[in-house]
Amino acid sequence: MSSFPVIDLAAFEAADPEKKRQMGREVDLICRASGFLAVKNHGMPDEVINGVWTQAHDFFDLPYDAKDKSKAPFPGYPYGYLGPGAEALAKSKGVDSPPDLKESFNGGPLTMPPGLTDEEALAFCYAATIWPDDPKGFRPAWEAYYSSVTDLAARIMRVFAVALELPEDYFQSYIGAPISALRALNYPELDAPPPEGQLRAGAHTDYGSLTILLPQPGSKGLEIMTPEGAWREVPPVDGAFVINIGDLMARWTNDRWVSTLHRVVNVSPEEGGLKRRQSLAFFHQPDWFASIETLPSCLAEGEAAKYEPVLSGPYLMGKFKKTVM
Ligand SMILES: O=C(O)CCC(=O)C(=O)O
Ligand SMILES: [Fe+2]
Repeated sequence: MSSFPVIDLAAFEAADPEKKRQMGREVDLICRASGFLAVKNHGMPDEVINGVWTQAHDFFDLPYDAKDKSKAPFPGYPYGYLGPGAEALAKSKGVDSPPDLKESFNGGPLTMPPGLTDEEALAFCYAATIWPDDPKGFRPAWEAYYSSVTDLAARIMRVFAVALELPEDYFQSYIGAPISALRALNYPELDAPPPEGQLRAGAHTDYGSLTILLPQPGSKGLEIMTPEGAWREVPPVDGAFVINIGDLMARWTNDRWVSTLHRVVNVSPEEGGLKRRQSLAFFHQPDWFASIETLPSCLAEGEAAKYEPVLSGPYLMGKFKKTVM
């Protein structure tokens, strides 16, 4: 990977089947190598993106006692405001580490499947989002973004299906009621470089099918681990989202695709590393009861699957609980 790969979603959607397969092959190579790429011409309206971006910025500007009104009620509660000190992502990899230098606001699905009674699902991914009263336009802007980015994720899953030599709508039956989470992240300004070993986000892999990330334009700090074991910068690409696949997708593809280790560091003060940095991360996750079994196109004839089937929801819950401080 000499330069960061970018795919053009509008071009894919307008392409004929042969051109789609060709673009799919490119995406397959990227997902085998790093699973990180940028998506341009994604079709998400600027107003929707700017709306939630500004609301989140204004929310993080509030004093801590105001933000704490929408605080998660107990450690491990998935939604609402998580202040500094609440999470260490490196713990998901079994690495003991100080808390990440960040705060976040988190929200879950906008609707619940009718008749859902599973207690774990109700207590975890369908738990209520604790909305802030301030700023006033926060909730509508959040919901507009959540629903638009959910649609974008479904469109990217179509590209993935083609890349995996499956029918383009293959994943549709798995993502009719996705249990995705949206997270606005704020990495506060620092007066001095942090102590050795404390990061903005510790080294981790994402858990689900697909992450759609909007890093602050022009900001630095996001890094991925290369196959050679070196950290490499992910540049923000103007007007594009950074996407990456998560552990569930690696498992689904029998490790044909990789869920790459990444982190957010404070770059040097000269490069703006002590400045506040904001991002939006959407963690797309198939329906709670979707059974994730090795994809038929990811097994050669006679080859055995490496993993047992898992249910999407309980799998995600197990991963999430490990990172709570
Ligand atoms: O803020 C970022 O740029 C990335 C954050 C991230 O990787 C995560 O929260 O999973
Ligand atoms: Fe991540």
